[in-house]
Amino acid sequence: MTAMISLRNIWVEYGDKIVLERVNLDIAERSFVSIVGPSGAGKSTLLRLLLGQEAPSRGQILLDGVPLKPECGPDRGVVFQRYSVFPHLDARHNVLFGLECAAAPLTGRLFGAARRAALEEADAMLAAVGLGDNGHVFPAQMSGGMQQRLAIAQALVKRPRILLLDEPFGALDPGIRGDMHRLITRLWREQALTIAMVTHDIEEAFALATRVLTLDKRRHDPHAPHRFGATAVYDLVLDRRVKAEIEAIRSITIDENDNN
Ligand SMILES: Nc1ncnc2c1ncn2[C@@H]1O[C@H](COP(=O)(O)OP(=O)(O)OP(=O)(O)O)[C@@H](O)[C@H]1O
Repeated sequence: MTAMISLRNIWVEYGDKIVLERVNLDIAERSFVSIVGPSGAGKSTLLRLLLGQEAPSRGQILLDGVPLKPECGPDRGVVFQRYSVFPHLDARHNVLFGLECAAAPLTGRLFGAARRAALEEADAMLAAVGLGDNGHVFPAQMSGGMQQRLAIAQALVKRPRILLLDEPFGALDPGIRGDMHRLITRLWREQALTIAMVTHDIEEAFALATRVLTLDKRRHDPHAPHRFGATAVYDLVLDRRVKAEIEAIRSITIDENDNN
């Protein structure tokens, strides 16, 4: 496997509190990695490292073999569980804003033909996430699922190679989650994305990903819980055969439950 992203002996410490220790990880291009683990294990911290929002205390992160810049570049997009979109902008201008900031970082505005081209791109992105008819709708007038579609459009319009998802579907109803799973799977394939997604939903982690990574502490000191950090304790690659086996076990379990 040629790694797109490599984490080499990553540590994250805040004062004497160790959050992550000895994290070594290679992530292949176009993979879909789910990150699971107990609350406080450092899952969001790991995403912030990949985003460039935070630097490790020790170790090195490489992107295409080159040290990752300590800032969020256009090659990385992110979607959080909530509050990713701007409430004072309609859907179209929420998506346009990302393009304007990338093209005109000082003014945040595009004019003339450049603005018209950016609006066309924004409309195409809204259509791709199923919000083609909602360009003039404001976030407050949208359901949770629609807001997350908008957040995804906002992240993807800048054509990132890497999409980071921090519990993106955690606040949604189960039915809408299913729709969002289909959407993100389609966009991952169509746009050749590499995705890292934090989730608390194990079923979601296995259903969507090509690899499931579990972060947890290997060592515990009950008298000083901050003394040891979490690391990747399980790392399961889900090829087609493993996915088929999981699906077979799930269908047996569902049948058994139906018969009881
Ligand atoms: N700036 C900071 N200063 C001190 N501690 C921090 C800081 N940021 C995060 N932490 C701590 O790092 C640990 C990991 O936090 P993180 O949010 O990454 O965990 P998580 O696995 O995503 O948790 P959850 O599943 O509850 O969202 C927590 O104990 C948190 O309090």
